[in-house]
Amino acid sequence: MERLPHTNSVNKAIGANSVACKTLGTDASHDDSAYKKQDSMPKKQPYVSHQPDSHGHIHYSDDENGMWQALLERQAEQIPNRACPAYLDGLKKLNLPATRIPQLHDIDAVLQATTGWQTAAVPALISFGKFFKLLANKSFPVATFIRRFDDMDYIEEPDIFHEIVGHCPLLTHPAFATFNETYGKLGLNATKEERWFLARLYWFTIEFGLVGQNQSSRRIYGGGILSSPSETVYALNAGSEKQAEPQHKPEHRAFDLLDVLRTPYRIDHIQPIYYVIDDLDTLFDIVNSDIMGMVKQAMSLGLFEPSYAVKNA
Ligand SMILES: C[C@H](O)[C@H](O)[C@H]1CNc2nc(N)[nH]c(=O)c2N1
Ligand SMILES: N[C@@H](Cc1ccccc1)C(=O)O
Ligand SMILES: [Fe+2]
Repeated sequence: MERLPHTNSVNKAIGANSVACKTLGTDASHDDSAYKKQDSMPKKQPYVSHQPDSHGHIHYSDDENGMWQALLERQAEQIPNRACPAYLDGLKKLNLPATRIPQLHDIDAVLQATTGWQTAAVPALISFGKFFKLLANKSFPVATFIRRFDDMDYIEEPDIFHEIVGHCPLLTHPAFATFNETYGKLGLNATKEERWFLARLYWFTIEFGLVGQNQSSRRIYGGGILSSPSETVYALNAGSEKQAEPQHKPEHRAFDLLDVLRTPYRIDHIQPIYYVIDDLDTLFDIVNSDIMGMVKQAMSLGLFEPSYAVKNA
């Protein structure tokens, strides 16, 4: 198994206890704010990713398969009345094994048959450049490690449970798949600064998007929410002004592309803000709109104030 290097500068950028994989470039640090984790934070044991063997097979230990089973059982209880119908359809199509981490070729068979997508084994977070290239070629990055029990409810970087249970069900949906492919192509042709703005669009849709105009029937489609047992419950529990303690409840905002592009986010904790689209096919409209023109507008207007504590650098 490949041990991933821990480099301080990258950890500071994306959170002290994240895994810094070899290919992570300077433009891939995901923290959007000037927020820097205190050096005094206890350094967690790094995750090690698995390399597929010559047949593309990955061997997982009993503990790792047990973690998959525990996560899937947890989410099988919480997801049915919180995830959007298209996600639930895709989850059924994937027919995921209950007691072991699936092999990527099993996932690929379903993705190929529905939207022509496939997975690509990656060590962990990859650079923007590699990420956009994969999406543009209908390949979805799947980090080949799984979280430990102490990270069960929420993990700061995408593990295999996030990529497969969070994202792959919706990769069987045409609008969602087309969004990802077009997004990848846009990113490939974007400058480094434009990529930062594009990352916010991805963040507030594919990673942390909600769908449904009225709150009572609102559902989750963002993979970053659906792979986190704690965030799955928290996300739909929207606060309203009359809430006793709004700070412990998320804010739901109607999707507005320019606002989304200007909204800073942090990768290393549960989200304070979610953007809501009317229905999944809105993703087609978004990706057929002049995204790069909107990115230039957002660049000239600048970012909104972060809604989370930003420690001095
Ligand atoms: C663009 C997007 O917001 C994000 O920065 C990318 C970068 N690298 C990644 N790498 C992996 N393995 N998985 C991901 O979801 C992402 N997301
Ligand atoms: N927080 C998600 C994983 C994730 C990390 C970073 C970005 C997106 C998703 C989970 O716990 O499943
Ligand atoms: Fe993701």
